[in-house]
Amino acid sequence: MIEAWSPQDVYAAEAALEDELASGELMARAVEGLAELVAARVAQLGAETVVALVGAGNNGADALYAVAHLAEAGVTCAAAHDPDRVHQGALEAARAAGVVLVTGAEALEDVAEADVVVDGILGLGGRPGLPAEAAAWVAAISDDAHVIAVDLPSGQAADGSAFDPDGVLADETVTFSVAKPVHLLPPTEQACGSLTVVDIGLAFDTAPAVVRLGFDDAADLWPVPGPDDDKYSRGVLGVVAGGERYSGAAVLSVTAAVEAGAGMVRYVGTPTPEGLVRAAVPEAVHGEGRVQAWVLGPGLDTTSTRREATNQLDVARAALAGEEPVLVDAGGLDLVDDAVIEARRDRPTLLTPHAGELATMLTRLGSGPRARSRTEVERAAVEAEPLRHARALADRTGMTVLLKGATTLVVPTDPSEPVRSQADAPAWLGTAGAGDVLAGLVGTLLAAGLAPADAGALGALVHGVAADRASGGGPVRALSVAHGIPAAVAHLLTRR
Ligand SMILES: NC(=O)C1=CN([C@@H]2O[C@H](COP(=O)(O)OP(=O)(O)OC[C@H]3O[C@@H](n4cnc5c(N)ncnc54)[C@H](O)[C@@H]3O)[C@@H](O)[C@H]2O)[C@@H](O)CC1
Ligand SMILES: Nc1ncnc2c1ncn2[C@@H]1O[C@H](COP(=O)(O)OP(=O)(O)O)[C@@H](O)[C@H]1O
Ligand SMILES: [K+]
Repeated sequence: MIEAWSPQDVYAAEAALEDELASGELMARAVEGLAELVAARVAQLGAETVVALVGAGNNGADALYAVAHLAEAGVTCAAAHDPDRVHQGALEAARAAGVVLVTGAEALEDVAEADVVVDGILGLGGRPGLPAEAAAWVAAISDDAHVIAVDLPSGQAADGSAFDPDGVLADETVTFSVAKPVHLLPPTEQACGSLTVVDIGLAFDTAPAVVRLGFDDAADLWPVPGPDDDKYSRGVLGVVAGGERYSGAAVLSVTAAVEAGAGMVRYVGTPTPEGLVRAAVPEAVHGEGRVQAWVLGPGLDTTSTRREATNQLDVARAALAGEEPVLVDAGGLDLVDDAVIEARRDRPTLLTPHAGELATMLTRLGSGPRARSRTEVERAAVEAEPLRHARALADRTGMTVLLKGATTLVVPTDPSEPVRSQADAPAWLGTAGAGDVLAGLVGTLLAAGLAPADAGALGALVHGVAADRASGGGPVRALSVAHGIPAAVAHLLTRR
């Protein structure tokens, strides 16, 4: 599991440890790890020149001390800096080690020619917007350079809340002790490249702000049946999905649920999807009955007045009024109103919108205390600040929110619980029907007894792994992802 703590918690942990250690020891540990990684990369890439971009704070000091180590080892290094705003001790160390200290036009030339750039402009203490001189350095970085960000790519918000296209876009990031939200959250994650965490010994007694499940966590969480289990104890999933317009969604959700190992799937539909499900998934049973969880909504038509459609909607509404855990997706999201919100208070509910659906829901329901803010929310606003908007919907509804995208966020109702962030899927997964597959897969985990946030995060991981294996580097259709679930789960369970 990768765990990320907020900048405030990191500063507090650093302050506590600094009291126990000799002055400068913490930074020395950070610098040692950073210098080792940069040296390894220089050797690997056969790089000839390294340039550090040096800001005014400790992040700049880290970069200066690291290039000082490299210069001592014989690598040609320069440091672009502002002589009036720089850590003096680190500057002297760099000078003594033979680092060329450059400013102004000379700095810009060196940056443009560097094979490796070490970004130490801003770290945890950065405020939005790069200083003007530093912005010019960043603009001068060659497309061919390998960019290593110290702690985080400068210009990107440490709490992951805002992406700056003119900030540093790193090939890799070396951070200290633990990850920070910037490394795991959209939209800033895309600027970090691959992440290395250097242990400097910090300890935390607070919950992390963001967590990402790894393959071992998935193996620990996945519900594996034992000899005493039967189809009922494993969990029966009710699926209310598909209509006369979007019939295939039913097949995709039910297939995914069966492939994910549901004890049984009860399907409730209208005639066309019902026929398709009968033909494609002989394991499914048809009609209502006792279930341990529901999936409501993939391909559901909430506007049709035909008898079969209104009967199907009645089942969905009854499920929303009932006790069992419910996953609400796609068309089902339109059914979530104040009465449903009230009825489901304290009952496990997982909403699974994509950015457009989340924008529509916030526009319809309003946000903030007592839905006071009733402004129109655009899809682009959700994409620019995914966590803020997903949190707003979780606060407004009292329901767990899984926001789909290249990175899938799961926001629990309790703000003190960590946000889950999973980025396991290839971009090929952005294809029609992939969300219907996710709904069936996560629904099976709810029926097996997992809490909404765990089911959402684990389901997103397995969905991504199944897509990755089915893709093999090329296009992938949603049905192949569903059929790939058993092998993906087997892979996760047996790889250790
Ligand atoms: N505190 C510690 O014990 C350790 C800190 N470390 C490093 O220290 C960094 C944090 O250091 P700092 O707290 O000095 O923070 P920064 O290095 O991010 O720098 C903050 C400084 O930049 C200025 N500044 C911030 N945003 C600006 C902007 N947009 N435009 C212009 N100036 C701006 C601030 O006024 C302040 O002077 C970490 O990211 C990490 O790299 C590591 O060495 C590990 C140990
Ligand atoms: N660029 C991407 N990279 C990885 N996964 C993606 C990307 N775009 C979308 N996805 C995933 O594909 C699925 C799409 O779901 P959704 O938008 O509901 O589509 P549909 O309604 O057609 O099934 C989600 O699980 C989402 O996380
Ligand atoms: K940085």
